[in-house]
Parts: sequence; structure tokens; C-alpha cells
Amino acid sequence: MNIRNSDLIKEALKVYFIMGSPNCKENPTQVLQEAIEGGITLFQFREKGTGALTGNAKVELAKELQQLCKEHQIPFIVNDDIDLAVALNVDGVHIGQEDEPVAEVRKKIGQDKIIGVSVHSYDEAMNALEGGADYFGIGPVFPTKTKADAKPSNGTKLIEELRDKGISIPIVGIGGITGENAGSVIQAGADGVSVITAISHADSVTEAAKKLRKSVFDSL
Ligand SMILES: Cc1ncc(COP(=O)(O)OP(=O)(O)O)c(N)n1
Ligand SMILES: Cc1nc(C(=O)O)sc1CCOP(=O)(O)O
Ligand SMILES: [Mg+2]
Repeated sequence: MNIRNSDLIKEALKVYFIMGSPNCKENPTQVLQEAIEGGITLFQFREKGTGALTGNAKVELAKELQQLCKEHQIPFIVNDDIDLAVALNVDGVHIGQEDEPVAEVRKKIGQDKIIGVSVHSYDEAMNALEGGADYFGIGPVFPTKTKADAKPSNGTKLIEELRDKGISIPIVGIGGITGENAGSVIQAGADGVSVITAISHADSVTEAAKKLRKSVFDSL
């Protein structure tokens, strides 16, 4: 099966959960287990921010979460850390405009891995497409406190612009997305929503993932 197939990526992006240990109120493996029970479709390991694990502790947590994803056929994406992605032979990576160029990352991780790229303008989107991106992460759609260096929120404008211009690459919205506002992101043309806090900080992680899933599928 070609994991880089655009239709498969669109399916996987629907309920995209992102986290690392700094985002979790309880054990990250427990949080991921509960999110999987709630129906997430893709996971990104983003070990970043105050108190983030480094070195062997980061690698061991990544391995544990990767194993859990494997058991449930959830593709496992690594944020930023290309060396870790190669070492663990993960399903893909997510990179931003401040990370390594897409074409360089493609050389390192190979043709059979997913590369997601954050884009904030039409020009960035065109560059990422030329470099071989498999999907775009577009945000922040709504205000977020989770990413300290996030840009000002821009609603769904860029998603709509790219779709209006006929760009059909898989797109996921990110930033401040919740069960309440996820539908508007899908209606704007995104294939899915990616969230950290709406799931990782929820009183019930499973119920939060279920609610997000319902919002997305009800809006298709
Ligand atoms: C799905 C998705 N979209 C956007 C991002 C943000 O990536 P980036 O701009 O590189 O910022 P960091 O996450 O590295 O702080 C993402 N991680 N995932
Ligand atoms: C990791 C990340 N990237 C963003 C971007 O705009 O590129 S916003 C963001 C944080 C998303 O967290 P929450 O769901 O808690 O708002
Ligand atoms: Mg990054």
C-alpha cells in the first residue's frame, strides 16, 4: 500500500492529534490510548516546549507511542526531528518554514514517507508543492496559546484561497480548533483538523476525540 496516496492522506488527516509530554496532564501513552479509543485518525509526536524531553528519554517515549499507533494502524508522524524520524522508520514528518527545506528532508527520509509542510501564503504553498510536500498544515486558524511563536490567527482564508485556485493537495487546519469550530474548517475546504489542547487537556480525552470526529464527519 502506498502511504503517500493523496486519498489515503486525506482520510488520515480527518482527526489529527498532535502532542508531546509537555501537552499532557497525565501519562502521554495513556492520553494517546484514550485518544485512539475516541477515534483519532493520525498522530504527530511533537516533543517541544517547556519541559520537553530530550536525548534517550525522548527516543524512548517516541518508540512507545509509535508502537501504540502501530497496534491500532494509526500513521505516526514526527515533528521537526528528521534524525529521529529516520532512526525509528516512522510513517512521515511534519516540517515548517523554519525547518529544513522539503527537498532536503525528502532526500533524508525517502520516497515512501509522508511530508507535511506548514504554509502561510500562496507562495509558500507553491514552494512546498514543488519540493514534494504531501499535505499542508495551515494555521493558526483560530487564536492559540499552545505555540508561543505562532503567527496571528488568519481564519480559513488561505484554505479557501488555495481551493479556489484549484490546489487539491490534502490540507489540515491547525490552531485553536475545537469540537465547536471544527466544522467551519472542513466547510472551508480542509480535509481534516489537527489539534493539541482540545484533546490533550480535555476532562475526557476519549469523549473530546469523539466529539471532534463527529464534528468533522458531520461537516463533510
Ligand atoms: C499539522 C501541523 N501543522 C502545522 C504545524 C506547525 O509546524 P511548524 O510551523 O514547524 O511549528 P512547530 O510545530 O514545529 O512548532 C504542525 N506541527 N503540524
Ligand atoms: C503546533 C501548532 N502549529 C500552529 C500553526 O499555526 O502552524 S498552531 C499550533 C498549536 C496548536 O495547538 P492547539 O490545538 O492547542 O491550539
Ligand atoms: Mg517545525
